[in-house]
Amino acid sequence: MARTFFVGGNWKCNGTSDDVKKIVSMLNEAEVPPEDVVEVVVSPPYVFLPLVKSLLRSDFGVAAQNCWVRKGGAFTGEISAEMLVNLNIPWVILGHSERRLLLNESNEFVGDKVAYALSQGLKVIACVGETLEQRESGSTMAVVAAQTKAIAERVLNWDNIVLAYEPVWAIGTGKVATPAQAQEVHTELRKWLHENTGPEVAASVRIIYGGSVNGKNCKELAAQADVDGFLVGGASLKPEFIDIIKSSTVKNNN
Ligand SMILES: O=C(CO)COP(=O)(O)O
Repeated sequence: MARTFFVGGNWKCNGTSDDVKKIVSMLNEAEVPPEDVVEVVVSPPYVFLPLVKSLLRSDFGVAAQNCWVRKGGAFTGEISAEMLVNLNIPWVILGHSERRLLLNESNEFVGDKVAYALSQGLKVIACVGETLEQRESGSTMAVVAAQTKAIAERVLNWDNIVLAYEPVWAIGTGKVATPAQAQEVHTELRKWLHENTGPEVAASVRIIYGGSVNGKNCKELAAQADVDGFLVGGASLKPEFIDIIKSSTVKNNN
């Protein structure tokens, strides 16, 4: 089953409205492969979502970086899935390691968020990934399987989920996983999905890689059979994001 390459730009907690306008102009002017070759989604901070939505080319999608676990209400400082739907924001990133680790979001809490966001009609970029200590102690697969299991236990339909493998040791460190390291975990994750959610889900879910992806290392990573795209942090704020989007054409040469 064809899995359309997916490139997400996670802008994290960066930028001013002027910066946002500059990045959006850069994206709007870029020539990129068509939508059947690559799906592009950018994720600005909440406060800039309406601005980006109003300015961004229509063939690129927009994602929030988080949302509340259940229906909105008396939850000061939170943004609900319903609000994102109300603003026509189709995507949300959930379970990013910066939230798991800095804000103590547990596997179960992330699983609940994914299930609730999907139930409201959002599409979800769900993040999993191990720390350096976990990798060095040989528990990478156990960690990402437990994170994925907490989602699988709460979700029956995976059509609107993109799974992002983001090893924590590679995020913002300049220390990218080698293509072989990425491919190894992606294969294992697909195998896990095959065993636990069935062959159709395993064949169709896009598993994307995140962690120090840049304009130079993207092609070799994109060439890996089970790497279906990227979730890009730092480089998504720069012109090289366009090169990363273009690395999708590596798949079309197969
Ligand atoms: O966390 C990431 C994307 O969600 C990756 O960040 P960097 O690309 O800056 O390493």
